[in-house]
Amino acid sequence: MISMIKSVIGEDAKKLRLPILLMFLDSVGFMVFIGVLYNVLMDINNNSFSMDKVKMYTVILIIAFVFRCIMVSVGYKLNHLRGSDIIKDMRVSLGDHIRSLNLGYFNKNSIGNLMSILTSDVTEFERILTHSLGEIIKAVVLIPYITVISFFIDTKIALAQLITIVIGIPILKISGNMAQKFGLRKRAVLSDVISRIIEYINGVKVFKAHNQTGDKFKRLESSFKNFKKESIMIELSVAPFVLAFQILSDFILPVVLLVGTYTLLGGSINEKTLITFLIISLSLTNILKSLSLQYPQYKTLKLSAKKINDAYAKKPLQYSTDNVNFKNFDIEFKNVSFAYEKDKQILKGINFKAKEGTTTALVGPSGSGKTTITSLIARFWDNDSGEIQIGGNNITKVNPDYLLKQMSVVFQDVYLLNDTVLNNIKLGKPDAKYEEVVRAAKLANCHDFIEDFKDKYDTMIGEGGSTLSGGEKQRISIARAILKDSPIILLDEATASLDADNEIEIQRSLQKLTEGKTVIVIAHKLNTIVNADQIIVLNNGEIEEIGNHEKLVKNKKRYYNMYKEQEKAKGWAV
Ligand SMILES: Nc1ncnc2c1ncn2[C@@H]1O[C@H](COP(=O)(O)OP(=O)(O)OP(=O)(O)O)[C@@H](O)[C@H]1O
Repeated sequence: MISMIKSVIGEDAKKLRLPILLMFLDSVGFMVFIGVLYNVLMDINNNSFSMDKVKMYTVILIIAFVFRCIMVSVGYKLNHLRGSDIIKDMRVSLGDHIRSLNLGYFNKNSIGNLMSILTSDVTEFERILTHSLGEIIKAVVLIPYITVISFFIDTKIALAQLITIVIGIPILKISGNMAQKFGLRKRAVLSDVISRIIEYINGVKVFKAHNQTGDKFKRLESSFKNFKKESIMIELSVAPFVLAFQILSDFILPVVLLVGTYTLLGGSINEKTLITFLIISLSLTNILKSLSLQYPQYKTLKLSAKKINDAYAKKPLQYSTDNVNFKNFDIEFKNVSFAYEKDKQILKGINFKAKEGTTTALVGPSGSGKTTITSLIARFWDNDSGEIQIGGNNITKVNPDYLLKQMSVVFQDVYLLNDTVLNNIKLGKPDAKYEEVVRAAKLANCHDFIEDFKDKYDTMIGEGGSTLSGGEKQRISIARAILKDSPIILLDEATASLDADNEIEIQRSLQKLTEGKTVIVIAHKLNTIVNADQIIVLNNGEIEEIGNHEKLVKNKKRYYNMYKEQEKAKGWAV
């Protein structure tokens, strides 16, 4: 158990040494009680129980009592404090570790699974560390001790006692196996419940629009029902074995009484020894009963430990040097290929160079790989072959934090935090002064609408930006990027769902953002990129055409056709 705890919390396990030692010493104090009791009975038996001995035992018992009080209160308090501290650090380090993984990990693990690791599994661990550890240590120390003492007093009765315990071991093991088996199922269902809740909350607008709140709620409800079923199943499957073990533990006393009486009648022990055994049996029964409750929990802890360890085992983004300063911000793709999943190639041998300070537009049909190209530049994913360079440096060799500092990513789906407007913009530069934020907001054309809010820059934005319009959210995210002022801008142009006024405002904001920067823009409306220095036409993960607007129009291939279609749709002539 200690090695399992160590495998999860590592060096922090050392912090538990002192509380474990104190709890062990408390068990020693408990043994003193039994020892004194035994001696008193022996003295009575030998007619040597004198007033002096009463005094001596009383002093020993008082000392043992005070000692135990100190050990228990300090040990349990330290165990709670240090356990909670370790778990707090573990939550932070696990969160940091997960943050440092590439997006492939998130692709393979549902949000529900990640949430259940960070909440339920870690909490399970916390509960064992802060509540059960002491009980388990007591059982592990006291059961062998009491058994050995029993053998010293009388072999026959001790053997009867031991046999009863040994019969219980398989029952205890089954309770642990059941807890593990159904615990696994319950965890899978819990991940599903969390996923469904997130899906329902995030999608409630869409479900309402399609009149599916009822149907979708049924899906959520059915996962709640499953969870309830699994929770009952785990109780029903574990509880009978725990109960059986507890009943068997209660049998120790009658067994000892029976064997003890026969032994007494045989004359090999006296009444006092029998009474001593009865007291020992009562203590043993209590310890075994407590163990029967802790053991299944310990077994389910193993599942939590495995999930936490699996998450830790995933390697964070690798890099080889912290000493890189990009000399320029040219972005170059050299024969880059990439697949999200094996055997489904998404990018195939991509070659292009985006010179510093220029704008490169990515166009092409849906699914052609435009977003994937920008994701590879930000190392949200790593390319499988070829090389992506910035300023002549392979980006996989560069510290990902440094890399991300050099770029602002403006997505179509803007996510705003449930925080003030000010703090949402400051996300681009956490130490920015108020004036800098206002300046960025003015450049992004959002100052005016922010000033119209009751609390201006201190206005709280609902989670995900739910209290703002699509255009307002876009402009706040552009203000963020302007404030960050990074030399590279990765832009997923989000003009599709905006009205004409908003679109003009956003185009103006984007112009301010992109001036003088190396820009990679995913363009949906071709009239916005006619002035781009370079346009890359992608199809099915390959570059089909590359050049500026005039060149591609002259080519009369895919770009020309796309452009003509879009112009026709607007009623303009090429
Ligand atoms: N996380 C992912 N896991 C697996 N496949 C993915 C993932 N993201 C994208 N894909 C697949 O990769 C291909 C390219 O997707 P990508 O988003 O790069 O296309 P796109 O050109 O940006 O499309 P759109 O214009 O519709 O946004 C698609 O077939 C898509 O289904």
